[in-house]
Amino acid sequence: MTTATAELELTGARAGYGTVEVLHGLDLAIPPGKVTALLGVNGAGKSTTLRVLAGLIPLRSGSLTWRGEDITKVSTVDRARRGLMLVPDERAVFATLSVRDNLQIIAEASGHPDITPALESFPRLRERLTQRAGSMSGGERRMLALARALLARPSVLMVDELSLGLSPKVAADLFGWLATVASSGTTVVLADQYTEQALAMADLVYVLHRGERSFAGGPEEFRA
Ligand SMILES: Nc1ncnc2c1ncn2[C@@H]1O[C@H](COP(=O)(O)OP(=O)(O)OP(=O)(O)O)[C@@H](O)[C@H]1O
Repeated sequence: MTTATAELELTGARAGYGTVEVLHGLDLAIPPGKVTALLGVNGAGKSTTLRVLAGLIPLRSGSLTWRGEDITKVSTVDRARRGLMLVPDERAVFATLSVRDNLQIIAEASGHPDITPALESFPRLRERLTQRAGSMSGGERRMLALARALLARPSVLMVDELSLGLSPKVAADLFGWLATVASSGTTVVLADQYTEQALAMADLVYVLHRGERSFAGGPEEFRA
């Protein structure tokens, strides 16, 4: 894939924490309007890769482009303005605020103050509008975090371990919701363990192993 056609292109990415390097020269090309799954065991570097894409940790070397524009040095906030949204985990909500305020803040910041689309996607949130986000179940908080990301009208929605800690039923519902978002043309990047649900919705699969890419291809090729 050339730079011109990739939504995001990471080249020779090295990144880590303190003295530890976690990504050792990773190359990824995320195609627009498709679902890309980053798979790997615990500690492979999936979350670190998403943090690099969102700008939460800097690249030590290498580069990142978004739609051909070099955004290697662009801040997290300015990446969010370009629509790069990371849903890290269930803690990614304001625990002391109500569900309504959690949604309203993001909706207003994105210039589209109507929270109705989020409530239509997740009717359960409508029943809990006045509840403090911190008192909701893990699955409900995950819904809230996803709903907030949706209200920001992402160009790229990055989701870290969607099913972590959720019942199979709730996880299936959330994967179903994500498939709908993807089918509307939003680029989706999903980091997960080797789950069937992630594979089932992926157009492209990258496998990370100890901070390096050990596979790139379609889900059928991966299964084979
Ligand atoms: N904030 C941090 N500070 C120091 N080391 C970290 C930090 N976050 C992750 N690491 C280390 O970086 C390596 C990669 O972690 P990362 O979370 O990216 O892997 P992962 O593939 O997402 O794993 P998991 O599936 O367990 O979330 C691990 O060795 C981890 O201990």
